[in-house]
Amino acid sequence: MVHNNNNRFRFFFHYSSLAKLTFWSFVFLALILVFFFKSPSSSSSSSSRVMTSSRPSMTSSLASDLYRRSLKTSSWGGPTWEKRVKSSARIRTRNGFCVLVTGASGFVGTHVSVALKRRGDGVLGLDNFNDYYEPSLKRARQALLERSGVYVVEGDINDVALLKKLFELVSFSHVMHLAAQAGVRYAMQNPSSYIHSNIAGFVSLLEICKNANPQPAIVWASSSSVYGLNTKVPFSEKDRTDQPASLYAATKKAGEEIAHTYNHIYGLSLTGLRFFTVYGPWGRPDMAYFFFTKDILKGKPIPIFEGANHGTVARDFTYIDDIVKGCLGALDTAEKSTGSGGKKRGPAQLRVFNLGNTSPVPVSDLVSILERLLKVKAKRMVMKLPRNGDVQFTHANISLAKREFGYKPTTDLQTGLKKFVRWYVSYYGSSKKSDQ
Ligand SMILES: O=C(O)[C@H]1O[C@H](OP(=O)(O)OP(=O)(O)OC[C@H]2O[C@@H](n3ccc(=O)[nH]c3=O)[C@H](O)[C@@H]2O)[C@H](O)[C@@H](O)[C@H]1O
Repeated sequence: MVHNNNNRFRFFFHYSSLAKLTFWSFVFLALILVFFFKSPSSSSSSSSRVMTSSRPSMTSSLASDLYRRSLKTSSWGGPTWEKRVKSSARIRTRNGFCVLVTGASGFVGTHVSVALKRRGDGVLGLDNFNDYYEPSLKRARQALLERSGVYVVEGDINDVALLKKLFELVSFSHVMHLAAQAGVRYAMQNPSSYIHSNIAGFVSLLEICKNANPQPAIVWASSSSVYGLNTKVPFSEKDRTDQPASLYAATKKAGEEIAHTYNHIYGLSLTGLRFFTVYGPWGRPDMAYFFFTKDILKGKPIPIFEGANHGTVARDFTYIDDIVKGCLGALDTAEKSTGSGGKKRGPAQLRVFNLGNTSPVPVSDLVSILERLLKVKAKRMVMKLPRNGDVQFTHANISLAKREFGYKPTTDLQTGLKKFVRWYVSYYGSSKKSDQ
């Protein structure tokens, strides 16, 4: 009897704890569901995101909301999406690469993606379509990429869940990392966006790459601005880069040091490219040559900077097609990463190259060329070079890139701007009426 009672007691006790456990499991599950549906989704720079297959982390979502301005709703995940991702990344030539291009709907990203796709590489784009400059231009570039067979995933490089998913779906041999917060002067208005994209975003991408198996080789966009207050010209990769003149420059310099760390610890193959004031069709509206064109056509005055004692301000303007050749050359000569799954197995390649034009042109000459091409006289407003990040002069020594992968720019500013103006007029239609 006692035995029986004990059994009943045990059974009852067991039954009641099971019921309690089930009850609390339901409560817990319900709480998770409430949290999921009530929380602001997205860890991309999009303000909201419809998730269909996996969730991004809350922390990155909050971070992106803090650092980015409003963006459109976007979605990722699901069987159709996965199919598009895989199809875009499929290699269509022998010994072709499989490349993830971040910032694919950006200026350089679009041109590089099209060039890679054209030669048969598998290319998958990633872009957060933020509104630093007109998102409609990024959408137009995206349409161009679609026509070339490149699918651009909408998402941010800080979105760990998304990056993980992409690396699960595709075994990337290379990453062309071009996503960044650009612009030297805007850094004074929105410093956090530089930290978010150029530092946190870069680290987030490197973390995924280091854990990938195989690890991809990474080529990424540094900047001529790392030379900062360096006065020795032309700028050589051996020159000092410890005096950045803007937060933008400082974040790019930080990127170079971060690259060193990931190369050293995890065996990631990393190549940084120091771009020198890249211009051309489909360019960035925040850059001087672009908004000078717009304002000259509108009859608006354009601010032309000059140094102390009327010193010339000049840039080593580099045409986009030359930059694309440099990017492909860097990808083609990038050695494999040596680690896998987060472990280093041996030393890996670590490089940095100047990609410039080697012939600086004064900004006032840039304006004269535009006047001739547009057949409109500019309203010049000469003013002192502001102390907000600008440097007076840039000039690239490109012998290292020449030696390593035959980099040889062939487009002078006059020729390049002619192509830009032709594109500008065709894109904006009757440009004098354009409100862009
Ligand atoms: O090589 C880089 O690493 C950087 O290149 C580019 O920076 P910058 O070389 O400063 O280009 P950009 O703003 O077009 O000014 C061009 C010239 O016009 C002068 N300038 C500018 C504005 C103005 O109102 N007046 C003027 O005279 C100005 O003083 C300068 O001399 C990219 O934007 C940057 O993201 C980064 O990639």
